[in-house]
Amino acid sequence: MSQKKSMMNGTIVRNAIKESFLKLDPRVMIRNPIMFVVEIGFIITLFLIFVPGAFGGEVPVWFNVTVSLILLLTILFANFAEALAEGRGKAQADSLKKTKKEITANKVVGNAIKKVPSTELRKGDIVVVSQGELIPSDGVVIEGLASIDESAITGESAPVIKEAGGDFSSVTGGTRVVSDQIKVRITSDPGETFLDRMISLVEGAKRQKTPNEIALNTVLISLTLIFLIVVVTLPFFGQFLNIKIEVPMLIALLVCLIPTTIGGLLSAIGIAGMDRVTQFNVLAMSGKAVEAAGDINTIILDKTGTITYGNRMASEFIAVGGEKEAAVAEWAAISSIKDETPEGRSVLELMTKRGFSYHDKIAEGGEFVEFKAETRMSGMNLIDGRIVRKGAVDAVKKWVTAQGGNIPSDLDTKSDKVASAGGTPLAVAVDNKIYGVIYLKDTVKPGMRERFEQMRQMGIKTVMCTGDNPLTAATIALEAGVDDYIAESTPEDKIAVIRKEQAEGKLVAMTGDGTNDAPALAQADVGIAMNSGTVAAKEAANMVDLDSDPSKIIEVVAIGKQLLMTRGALTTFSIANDIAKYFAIIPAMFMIAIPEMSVLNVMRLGSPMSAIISALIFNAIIIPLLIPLAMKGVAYKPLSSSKLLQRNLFVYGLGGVVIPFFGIKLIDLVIHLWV
Ligand SMILES: Nc1ncnc2c1ncn2[C@@H]1O[C@H](COP(=O)(O)OP(=O)(O)OP(=O)(O)O)[C@@H](O)[C@H]1O
Ligand SMILES: [K+]
Ligand SMILES: [Mg+2]
Repeated sequence: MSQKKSMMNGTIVRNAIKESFLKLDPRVMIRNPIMFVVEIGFIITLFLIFVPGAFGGEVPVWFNVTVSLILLLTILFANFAEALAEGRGKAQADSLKKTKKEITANKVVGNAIKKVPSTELRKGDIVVVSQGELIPSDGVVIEGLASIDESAITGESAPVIKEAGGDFSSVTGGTRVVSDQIKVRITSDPGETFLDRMISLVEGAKRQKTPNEIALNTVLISLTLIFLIVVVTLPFFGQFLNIKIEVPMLIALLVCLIPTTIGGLLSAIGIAGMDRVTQFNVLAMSGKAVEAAGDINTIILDKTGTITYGNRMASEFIAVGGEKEAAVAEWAAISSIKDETPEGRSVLELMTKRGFSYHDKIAEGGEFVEFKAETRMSGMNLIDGRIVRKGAVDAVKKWVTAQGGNIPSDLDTKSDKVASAGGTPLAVAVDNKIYGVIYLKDTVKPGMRERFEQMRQMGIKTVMCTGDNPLTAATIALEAGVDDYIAESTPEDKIAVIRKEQAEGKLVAMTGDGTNDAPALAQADVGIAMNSGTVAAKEAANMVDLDSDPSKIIEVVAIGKQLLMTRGALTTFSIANDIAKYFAIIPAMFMIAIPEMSVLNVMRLGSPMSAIISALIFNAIIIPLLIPLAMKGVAYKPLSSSKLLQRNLFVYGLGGVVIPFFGIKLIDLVIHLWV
């Protein structure tokens, strides 16, 4: 998105400060029960400032003033963390809303074109968009080809080509046609467009707590309840021992013991995690999808366009069975006359480049048979009855054999040679005769091997699923370094692989862009559709990559893992903090009544009052100190989940025990000058 850089500017901070006070409203606070308990503590100490003897206590007024102020700050800090995390999304939503102004659309009504506001467009309407105009709503190109500036949505200024048919036909409302003219069939009703969904997503309007977050919250609330019961029963034990325990002391103890650090940062961690994905130009439809990405065991990738560049270009015509190269070129071209796929167009280009041609009357009136992943062939049914096909070698072989044809003896050696080089061989046939092979060249993207190595270190298995033949698949799989591959796979095979992994209790991620990927994208736990892809793919997936870079799935998994790790690390830290606070507060509370208890004052804190105030101050300021970590996420290394867990438990657990001892001691040294 275009606002990447200015995300932490003054406006966001100022708004967050304002929001921190607005969120003090108890009706808002109650959604975060831990901080709500702190708020009640604040209200009680505030009341005690004015009615000091209310509970029969003898605490000096300044102590009540100090405690209530620190409690207020504790709540404000937690609110600030959440507001800050929300702020980035809101700023982004505001700038997206500017993109979403009303556009005048050229709607096709019968034979005429009528100007209507974009808000009146419904699913199924047809509009014409010309050079310089904005596309009024989401849709599919049904006629023509245009280059489109999608920077309003993707922040990427290089225009992309959209054209009728195939996997690059979907257009997004709010983007601009920079050249040519297209006819578009609208696919969204008002309020349900991609831009609408994007705005409500970044605004957090649809943000729901994820199952993980709910589970953690339940644990934290239970802990809070337990501490509440302990603290409430303390005065009775006190009475028994003839010790009077003051109410503000109990409140201070309670607030220190309940997990306020994680309670204050939990929602910020979740929002910031989703935000990191968004900053990365990936739209996650839910926080759950981002978390699931962090737990992924298996990633299914397709070969063409994900692992390889995917601009498979015809680079050679290879004759078989004693045929001429010219004949291969001619029939290959005839089968491709109406084939709008990049492969099909490249066949015609190669034919021209090589100086071959075909009889232009031959295809007249013929019926085009488009490429399908199921048949793995495309071609023409000529008016004279001849049937021309090109396609995957095994598919064409089967087709020819079924008609009683013979397979030329040199077909396999020649097509295997192409496949062993990582290329895709397409056989060309007319009726029961195979003429030769088209060599489609493709290249593995640089750096894939390192990425897959990282995945392996994270304990993630990578499986390449391709419609291509086993030999090409094996060559590319070896070159790219994936763990496993499945060749000649149909869309059903992809779903079957996903289901099989899921049945073993694994979480599966996959990327895809075609309509034939849609069912598998829906079946996967994390499905990332390419923004360049079809509407069906985008609707089935739970994430959309605006940059249409399928290999980004690797970073999305890393961000998901980082989110889970950050939450775990800060929870560990928060709970480990309690130990130091026990040592600070418990002796202090009893020392007031029984001076002999001072042997328990291992931290040698100045006075009982300064001990309690120091612990409370530490408890409050640790929240803003950890905001940067909550927002940025803990440092991330590609390790397996269990190794990471061990490492984090050690670092944040030990840190959580040790740091507050120093922190509280330091604060006490300073404030003991007054207290
Ligand atoms: N336009 C086309 N006409 C005829 N055959 C094609 C065409 N495009 C691809 N094929 C053949 O069909 C096979 C399957 O294509 P498909 O697009 O399903 O898979 P793929 O692109 O090879 O693999 P991936 O799943 O990695 O994208 C290809 O390997 C190729 O042999
Ligand atoms: K606490
Ligand atoms: Mg493909």
